[in-house]
Amino acid sequence: MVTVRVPAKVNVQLGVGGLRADGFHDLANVFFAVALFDEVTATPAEGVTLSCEGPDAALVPLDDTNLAARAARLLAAHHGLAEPGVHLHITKAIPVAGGMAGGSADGAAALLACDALWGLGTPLETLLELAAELGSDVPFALLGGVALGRGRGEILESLPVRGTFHWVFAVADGGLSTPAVFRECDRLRDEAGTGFTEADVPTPDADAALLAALADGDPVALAGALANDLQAAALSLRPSLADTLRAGTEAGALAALVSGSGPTCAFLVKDAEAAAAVAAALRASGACRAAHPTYGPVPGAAVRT
Ligand SMILES: C[C@](O)(CO)[C@H](O)COP(=O)(O)OP(=O)(O)OC[C@H]1O[C@@H](n2ccc(N)nc2=O)[C@H](O)[C@@H]1O
Ligand SMILES: Nc1ncnc2c1ncn2[C@@H]1O[C@H](COP(=O)(O)OP(=O)(O)OP(=O)(O)O)[C@@H](O)[C@H]1O
Repeated sequence: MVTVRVPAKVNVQLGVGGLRADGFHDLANVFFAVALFDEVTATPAEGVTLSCEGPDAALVPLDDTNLAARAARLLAAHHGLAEPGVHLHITKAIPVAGGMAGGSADGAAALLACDALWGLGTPLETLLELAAELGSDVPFALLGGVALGRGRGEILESLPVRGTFHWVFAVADGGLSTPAVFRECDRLRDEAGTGFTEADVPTPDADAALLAALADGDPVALAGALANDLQAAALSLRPSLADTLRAGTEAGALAALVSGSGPTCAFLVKDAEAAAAVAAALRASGACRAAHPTYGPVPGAAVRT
């Protein structure tokens, strides 16, 4: 039996370029791994089977579309294993369809767990390539820490970061579909007359002030540099998120932004005490389903010993 623990992410910068011919967008995507973890436990079995526990378990598909099952089959195929055998049990704490890469995390965790269970010893470089086949957010879940993702987010470069930053995540009722949020971003840009294809939208770049704030461990500077080009689209599809963002700011957060494609909202705070206070205020406001104080960066997917 092998258990892998894997973190959620927030995007501290999500610069979105134009729509590419392949349906993806070029990104300047600064991923930041936070201490909100799923666990994937792999045990020997016949075929690939799944189970899931946690508050959102009913929302997780237990068929071949699950990213953990897809990861197991992809790894097996890569090694020419004709009949992969594994049961994957997911202990889910990352919100489902919440913009925190929960499914991607499980895909990354399953790659590592199956690799260990089957004794394959696949090099990290190969696991990262397989992860990119599963989805744009999956490679980062293997890496963790803070990293700049280029291309569709899969070409990663780890970034220097000092110390620990404190966060609160406000979980919404109901998820948002990532492709729908990207489509809404394109629609809003088109409506604004700025265009939305690669020909119209410049390729985004990482913000120097943001990178410096991370390297300096300066939460106030990071608060001033947080940016998410998908936020307007998430708010357009879910206008009530404006109330959630406001509730956290009024409670004393340094900054508020939508996490990735949403609808989870992320609040950067100055320390652990502020995180507890902002989380309590968010719960009391009724502007979210749950509020989790946490911190980061934390390492990527790893086998629990
Ligand atoms: C919003 C983010 O979470 C930020 O980290 C990611 O960009 C989304 O990554 P993901 O969920 O792993 O997405 P994928 O499974 O690779 O792609 C799902 C869909 O999202 C859209 N998509 C995704 C990534 C990207 N760079 N451009 C896109 O337009 C596409 O419609 C794609 O078909
Ligand atoms: N292991 C999994 N856990 C959760 N959802 C999964 C999983 N595998 C597949 N899915 C499907 O993927 C959809 C998106 O779920 P996920 O939790 O990954 O969204 P997300 O966190 O918004 O993604 P991202 O931040 O990477 O865009 C779910 O609605 C579900 O149908």
